[in-house]
Amino acid sequence: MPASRPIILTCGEPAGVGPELAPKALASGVPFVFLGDPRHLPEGTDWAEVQAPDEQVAKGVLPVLRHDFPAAAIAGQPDPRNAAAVIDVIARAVDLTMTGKAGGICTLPINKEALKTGADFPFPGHTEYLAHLAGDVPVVMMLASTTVTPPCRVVPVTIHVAISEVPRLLTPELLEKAIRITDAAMRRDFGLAAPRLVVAGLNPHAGENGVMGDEELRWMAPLLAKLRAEGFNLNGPLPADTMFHAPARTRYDAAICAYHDQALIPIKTLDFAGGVNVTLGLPFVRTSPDHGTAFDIAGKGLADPASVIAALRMAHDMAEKR
Ligand SMILES: NC(=O)C1=CN([C@@H]2O[C@H](COP(=O)(O)OP(=O)(O)OC[C@H]3O[C@@H](n4cnc5c(N)ncnc54)[C@H](O)[C@@H]3O)[C@@H](O)[C@H]2O)C=CC1
Ligand SMILES: NCC(=O)COP(=O)(O)O
Repeated sequence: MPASRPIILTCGEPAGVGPELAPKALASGVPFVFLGDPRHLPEGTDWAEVQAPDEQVAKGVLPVLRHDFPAAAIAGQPDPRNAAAVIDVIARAVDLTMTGKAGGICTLPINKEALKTGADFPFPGHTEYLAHLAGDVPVVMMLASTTVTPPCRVVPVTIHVAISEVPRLLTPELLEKAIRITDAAMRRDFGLAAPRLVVAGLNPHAGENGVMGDEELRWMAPLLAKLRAEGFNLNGPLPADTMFHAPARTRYDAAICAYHDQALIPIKTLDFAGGVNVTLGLPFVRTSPDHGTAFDIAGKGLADPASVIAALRMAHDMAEKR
């Protein structure tokens, strides 16, 4: 592994599985530093405080950039007093990265409800908050497999919104933005010279020529035709139920989907352990494991570190490419 600027691993929700995954993530071989409160690490963790991300510690020891929280953590029970500090840690990681002191950010999971309740967090998740911190830049969320062939990479155009809101929020402008950002990121961060994208329809059977909904005929197909004429390698709108099996995945590099579950069910079914969430469009690298805070198993030593390890490796590779 070449020497490079370390990745900042943000602590996320201290009552979730994040902090117990941090020491296990040393197995990634990626240089990283944990940003959080060392009191939240599992008892017996071999850690050392550092003053800057690139300060060296002994092999096998977790480097910790200290960020003191108001309260200790009880597994599975988020403390509202800690909510603001969870948010501050993300902002501090962005600052360290944007000022060149770190190579990128890998975020351990936050609990959206805990941040809303404890600190009135006005964003649905990291993705939107990071876009805001970067200067309100347009971004999209991608989830990418790392252990299945052909790979499964998905982008939900609408993200954390009620399903009843999807038809209203899924607009030609939003879909076009997602296509442009994904195409650019596939070239820049995934090394694909000519990315092949597919777009899922909104309705069953992609509307079946208008008999099951007309979004596909009315505006999706014309938008894709316009973008194809510009040179995008685009197929769709496709019926979502038949575009994720292995032979179908050989025909594209990333799938743009209408809504959260249309995109995330296939990737989490195919590669829950190796799935990585990556924000495309930011001026810095950000990845995350695909899973959440897993309160049901937090503190029990059961959490699988595979997704965090994959996320750190992807952040490292992306940072090297930039
Ligand atoms: N990037 C982020 O910050 C993310 C945050 N979340 C948040 O996490 C919270 C809980 O979300 P859920 O939908 O319950 O999903 P979850 O991923 O936390 O848990 C779903 C199931 O997967 C299991 N699981 C999760 N991670 C695991 C691991 N590393 N090893 C073994 N088993 C694991 C859990 O035990 C649970 O049974 C919510 O507040 C959600 O918004 C969810 C996804 C990503
Ligand atoms: N379901 C994916 C998820 O919740 C990740 O959101 P984010 O915190 O990375 O924006």
